[in-house]
Amino acid sequence: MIYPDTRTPVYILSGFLGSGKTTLLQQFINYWKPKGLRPAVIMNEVGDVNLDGLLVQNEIPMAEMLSGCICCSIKQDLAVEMSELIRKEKPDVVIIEATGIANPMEVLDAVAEAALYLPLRIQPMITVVDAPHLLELAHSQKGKSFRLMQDQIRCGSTIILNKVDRVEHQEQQECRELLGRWNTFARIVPAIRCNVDLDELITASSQDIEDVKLSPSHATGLVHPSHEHVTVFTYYFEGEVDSNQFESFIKELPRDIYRGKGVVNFTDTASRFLFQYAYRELDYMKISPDEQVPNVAVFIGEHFDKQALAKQLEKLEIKK
Ligand SMILES: Nc1nc2c(ncn2[C@@H]2O[C@H](COP(=O)(O)OP(=O)(O)OP(=O)(O)O)[C@@H](O)[C@H]2O)c(=O)[nH]1
Repeated sequence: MIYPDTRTPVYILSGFLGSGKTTLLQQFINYWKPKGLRPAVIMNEVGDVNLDGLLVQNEIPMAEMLSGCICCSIKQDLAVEMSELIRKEKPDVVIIEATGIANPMEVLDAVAEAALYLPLRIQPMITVVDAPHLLELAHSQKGKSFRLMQDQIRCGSTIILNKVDRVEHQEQQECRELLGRWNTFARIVPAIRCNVDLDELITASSQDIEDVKLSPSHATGLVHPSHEHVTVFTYYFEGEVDSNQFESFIKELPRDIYRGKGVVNFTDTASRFLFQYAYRELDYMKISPDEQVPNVAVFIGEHFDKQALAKQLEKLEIKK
């Protein structure tokens, strides 16, 4: 007799800072909801505010794991968060958005540990890659970010080569070759805004993680993560900011700041905006959050000067 599989499927979204994980998460939610399925989200952020959560519909149950990375400092908390979420919300599917600096094997390890106590069906990992950023890191071939991105790529069973709108056709080919070299088993799906065929993606990744073939490079030498090279800086605005000055400030951010996001009030408009800065591209979105959200900016990068940044941000503010 075959018993129905009642375990809750768990999807892990991996990928470097700003690659498009939240964008993919939104696609998943929009895919499952009309099918009558109830997804729940575990959102992990290294900073102490969950700005990505603002992009997810309010009715989606969400556990926030802030101020640390589930691959190391708050790894132990994952099982507790997951069990709470499953007990309270009884979701049909759980989706975990790891931080952009997470070592994917350690995240997998944390989920596998949770699966010892909870009926979970761990789905093969999906890695989102920012095409232009991949090219830049691959050309420089150095730094911990390069190695981390490589590890994230090696662990993906499906790799979404995202932001192909920002590379030439020839460069997209170069990206595919690189990905194919670093991970010989993964399916590579090029995308703009993670707009992929989710039916196909889910079917292709419906085997259990036990069946997943990992790239040979995978079995060797993935060292325990250290995030010492990563700098996270959070700044709370007290006043409004001039939008032109803000844009100039963003344009001149040092290259070792990979990611910025936050909520700002501009002097020249009544609305509040969520800004997103990822690999030198700035996006804004009008927001009107239901809950209290401070005006705040979070920057993530490698060894940048927090004090210098704080001074610049202070100068931008027009205090009453
Ligand atoms: N040009 C372009 N921008 C994109 C694409 N996909 C996502 N973005 C933008 O890239 C930025 C980062 O996207 P997110 O989905 O928040 O990335 P993330 O991986 O969740 O970021 P972190 O969680 O902070 O690591 C946002 O401003 C997105 O709108 C794409 O295909 N092309």
